[in-house]
Amino acid sequence: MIFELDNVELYFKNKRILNGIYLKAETGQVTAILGRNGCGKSSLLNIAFGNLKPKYKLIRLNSKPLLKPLYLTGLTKYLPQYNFIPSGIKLSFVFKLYQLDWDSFTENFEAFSIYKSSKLKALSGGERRIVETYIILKTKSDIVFLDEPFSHLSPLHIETVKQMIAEEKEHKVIIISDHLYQHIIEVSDTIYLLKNGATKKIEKLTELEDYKYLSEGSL
Ligand SMILES: Nc1ncnc2c1ncn2[C@@H]1O[C@H](COP(=O)(O)OP(=O)(O)OP(=O)(O)O)[C@@H](O)[C@H]1O
Repeated sequence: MIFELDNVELYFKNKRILNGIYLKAETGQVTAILGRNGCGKSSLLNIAFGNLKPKYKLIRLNSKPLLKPLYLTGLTKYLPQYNFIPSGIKLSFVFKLYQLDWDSFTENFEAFSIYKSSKLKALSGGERRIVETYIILKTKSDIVFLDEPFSHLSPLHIETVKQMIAEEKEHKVIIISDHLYQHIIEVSDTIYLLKNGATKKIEKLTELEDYKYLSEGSL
């Protein structure tokens, strides 16, 4: 599948946030969006998913314009920055709800075995993030949006999530944004930098320094 997001124009009140966006992502690849705080990354993911309506946008799936919000197609899953699963639900029920196997989860994240009958509110912020990221990545879909999947995770868990992303990309379009740029660089095949409301496709990593996203010598 080829997903394209084109010609986005987003304003909040009279302030222009996005303008001059083009992003192409496809099955088998991880496509990343990098950019400073407040540049509009989450807004762009929300626009792509369909739960934020900009003044203008064009989405194409396999070159055909999509006329309804992407989330209504049932093709997509979205990991927002905030917790999206209610905290009073037991983990065993959450896995049942998403039709995911608990044992496969604990094979990847052994320490979670003790939580099968616990409610989500019994987990730490990072543990909860792992559960939510796992669910979004592993549930059946064609397109996955991940907004800051690495925040709050310890280094070993970040590596496990990166491995899962590499496995899932084989049959999914994955679009990811995070401030942990080293991990993003490692896991992604294509990088777009969001700057001054527009996307710039990064051809050489040193452009991240040239465009002042990274300071000289960060790479
Ligand atoms: N609902 C809203 N109403 C008004 N302004 C908003 C709203 N949501 C976001 N903004 C503004 O739009 C800009 C882009 O926000 P957005 O959250 O998309 O940025 P971001 O790149 O994801 O930031 P961060 O990296 O800090 O998460 C910011 O200046 C923010 O203050």
